[in-house]
Amino acid sequence: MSISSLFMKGLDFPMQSMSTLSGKASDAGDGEVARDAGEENIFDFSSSSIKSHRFKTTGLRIRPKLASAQAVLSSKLEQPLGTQTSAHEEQEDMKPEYLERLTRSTEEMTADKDIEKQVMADEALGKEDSKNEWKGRTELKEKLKDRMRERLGGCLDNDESSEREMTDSRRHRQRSWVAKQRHAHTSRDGELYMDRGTERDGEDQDRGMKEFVPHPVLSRVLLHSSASSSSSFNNSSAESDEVFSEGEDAAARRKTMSRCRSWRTFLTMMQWSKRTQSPWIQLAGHQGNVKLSEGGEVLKRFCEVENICLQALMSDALYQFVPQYFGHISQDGDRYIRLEDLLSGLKYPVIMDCKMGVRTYQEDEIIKARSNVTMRTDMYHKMVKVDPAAPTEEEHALGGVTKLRYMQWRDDSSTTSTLGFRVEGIVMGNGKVLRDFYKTCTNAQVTETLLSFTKRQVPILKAYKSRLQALNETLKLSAFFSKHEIIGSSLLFVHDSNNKANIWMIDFGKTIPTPDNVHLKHDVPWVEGNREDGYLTGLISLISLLGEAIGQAEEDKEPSLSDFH
Ligand SMILES: O=P(O)(O)O[C@H]1[C@H](O)[C@@H](OP(=O)(O)O)[C@H](OP(=O)(O)O)[C@@H](OP(=O)(O)O)[C@H]1O
Ligand SMILES: Nc1ncnc2c1ncn2[C@@H]1O[C@H](COP(=O)(O)OP(=O)(O)O)[C@@H](O)[C@H]1O
Repeated sequence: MSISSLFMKGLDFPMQSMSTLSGKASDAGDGEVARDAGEENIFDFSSSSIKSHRFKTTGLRIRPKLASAQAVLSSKLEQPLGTQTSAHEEQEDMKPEYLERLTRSTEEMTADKDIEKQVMADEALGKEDSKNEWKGRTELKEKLKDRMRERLGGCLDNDESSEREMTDSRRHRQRSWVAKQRHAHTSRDGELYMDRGTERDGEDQDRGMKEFVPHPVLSRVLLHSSASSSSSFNNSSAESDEVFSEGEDAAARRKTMSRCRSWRTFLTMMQWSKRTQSPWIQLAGHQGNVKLSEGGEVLKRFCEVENICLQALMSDALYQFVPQYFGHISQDGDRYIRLEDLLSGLKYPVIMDCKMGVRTYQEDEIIKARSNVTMRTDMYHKMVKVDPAAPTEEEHALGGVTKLRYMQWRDDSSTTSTLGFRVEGIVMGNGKVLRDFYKTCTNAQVTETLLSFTKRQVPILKAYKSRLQALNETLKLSAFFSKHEIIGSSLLFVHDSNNKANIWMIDFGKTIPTPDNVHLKHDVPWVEGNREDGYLTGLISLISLLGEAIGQAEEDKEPSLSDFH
């Protein structure tokens, strides 16, 4: 699959500069929002944290992300599936076992209470069986909580109060959701609206929200975000500050927020409403492949191969490196894979897509090319645009190249064949899209790209390096990695103006299981037939070049003689 779209979140970008990464460069203006990252290292992607499968201090899932991700997760946990989509959307199966477990968790909580009572009664009678059942359930609950903590990047870590808050909030949300359902109705266009009567149900709770209710998107968001109501306002300031506009005065913000039933509801509403109403442009690649849903999920055009991979990844050691997969959906006659939005909660995100591996085509492509020589004029033109001398005389005469020829040329003329990865595109914090990396071929050029992408911010460079080292460790434990040939997959680097950074594995459309007799090493040269993908080759190169970039950025920071004059 091509790196077709990189879309930005509406909340954080000027509308005109929202863009997708992949495709022709946009005409974004200047005036990039550049901020120096603080020196403190807020990231911890060390292998020890990976081994424990927890990211206690990662800066990755910043708190607004918690609100958003929690709401998304909660809506999966507690709302009947059919209500998560508009009427014309058809919810399809969500096969992974863990998702089923998550949806069961609310019932389990109620059941837990009953068992708890039973245990107490039985204890008096000295019965052991129900004690054991209770213990088993408690362990299961702990496991589920751990999983949620991990998915939320440690946002819940070491925070008993937020755990309690979440449990209380779940109960509250469930009650509140049931109440709201009685009053929600669906309009002809499939949008959910709230009856004014609903407000009477929980007058105090909803008073602050009335002004937002009439908006169709917001009312839908509100319905979802009853999911996130109970937390205390005190915890919120750090988070809220991140989503309000810079110029807005703090007292006014708090006043606005205190009018709301809860800061989290408000936060979610703001994020989702702004994002869902914002346009995003897919510049090239597979047009229409990726889009944002109204609920804040990423919808990617359905691909069976990718769907199977994502399902498998959800129960693999690598799951913490891939977006959460929510199953798939049919919408307006098209099928989409539902994914967590990796940009959610990031402020002025800066994004880089690196396509991994020493080749970007499957071996099948070679076989196809032998039997069916289809000339692609579009690929010929793309080739000529970059290098008019690249096509052979014959190709010039035909005005076309085969897909294999084009893909091989792309791999050989970039760093794919040599370093095992290539930079496909970058979106800077102001929405400016950079895609012209065709001539980025040497180590020095890639290092320079990493430096400008991060604006030479050492903490960000270090966070990226640490995350990749953690990925490297995790790949060794991954059953998925040992059994798959990973072609055309990308690492999505994201950081923002709040010093948050992370890297995710995306795009598994050309990732296929290896035959039983093939055991890939992922770091040896590819020759036709050995199926090697060079994924680790690329990862090691990236780690090493990030190290080089860190060295250079630190050198730049060392005081020179002129600083003392
Ligand atoms: O990136 P540019 O140079 O534009 O070339 C693209 C990428 O190689 C795509 O691979 P990927 O998806 O791995 O990025 C490939 O898609 P597929 O190989 O997935 O089909 C496209 O083939 P076509 O979709 O046939 O045009 C090809 O045009
Ligand atoms: N879960 C996600 N969250 C945020 N952005 C995403 C997500 N998945 C994909 N994207 C964006 O969409 C672009 C294309 O995604 P990808 O999966 O590579 O699609 P394709 O198969 O069309 O190349 C990526 O470069 C990335 O910017």
